[in-house]
Amino acid sequence: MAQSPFLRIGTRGSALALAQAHLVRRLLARAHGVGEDEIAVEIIKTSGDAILDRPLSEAGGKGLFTKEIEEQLLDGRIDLAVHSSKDMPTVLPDGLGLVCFLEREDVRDGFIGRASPTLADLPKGAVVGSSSLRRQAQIRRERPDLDVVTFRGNVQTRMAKLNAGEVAGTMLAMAGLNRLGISGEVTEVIAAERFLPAVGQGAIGVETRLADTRTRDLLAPLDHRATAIALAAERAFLAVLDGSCRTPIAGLARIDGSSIAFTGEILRPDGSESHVASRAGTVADAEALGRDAGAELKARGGPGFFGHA
Ligand SMILES: NCc1[nH]cc(CCC(=O)O)c1CC(=O)O
Repeated sequence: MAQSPFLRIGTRGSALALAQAHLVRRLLARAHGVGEDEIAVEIIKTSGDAILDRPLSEAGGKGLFTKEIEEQLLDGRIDLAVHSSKDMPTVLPDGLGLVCFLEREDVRDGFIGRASPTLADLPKGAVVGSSSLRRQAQIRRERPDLDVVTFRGNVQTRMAKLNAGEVAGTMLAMAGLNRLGISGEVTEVIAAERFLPAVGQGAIGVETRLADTRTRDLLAPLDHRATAIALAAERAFLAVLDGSCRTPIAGLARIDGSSIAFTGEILRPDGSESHVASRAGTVADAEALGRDAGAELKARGGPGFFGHA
């Protein structure tokens, strides 16, 4: 490595985070004709990585995976941070922003079943592990008889628990499994209409200092417009519903040329009740569509739904 690298990327240290950071490094090196060894990848341990024994919603929420990385961005130790957009809070520290989204991977969830290949065919009362409140609620909606348990840890840890027989099945994002080269483990790909994905699922987002025009310009060739527009709608939706991180929330925008179709959903954690709002329009209205759908669901769910009552 040259004494002063061309760019410094910050990332968490999980296999998935590293795969994502290495992808961004490869694309940047190719776009700018520099060697990959001129782009440093710094692994940064976050508080979220240390909490493995309880749901993150209890430990303080999404910001736990970004705090230490953002501190390094703000004081200039790194130039950019590579994230799963799904894990990003809607409000970022002053001076930082998600300025680039890579073309989205598969947005769907995949079921990995041991007791049966499909969720519908699991034996009554089978134990299913999931880390996400959204998936837990969506699983319970379809199969209220199952024993859905909270399943923390990174993708590898969860696969190990599955292989050890702790659970009969689990649900993971196809995007992450694809990036890790292990989507062959999936026994059922779940349509996005059946399990509406998390906001941002499948999209890698790059965060920088907003004033750092050099890094922003270097990232520009990597930015995928349709993904960025979809994320603007989805994150605007989430922002309206935020402050309620214990509520299962799903949202997905699809772009087709200059058209956008957004669907958002809120669920009760036990899956007994859910509300869906959809909006369609043109890409110029992406954020407004997301906000509008969020406002509708906020009104329909009422305070009881969001755990503030
Ligand atoms: N919260 C963990 C997380 N963050 C992003 C992904 C997968 C990749 C993606 O959705 O972009 C995962 C694992 C999972 O949900 O299976």
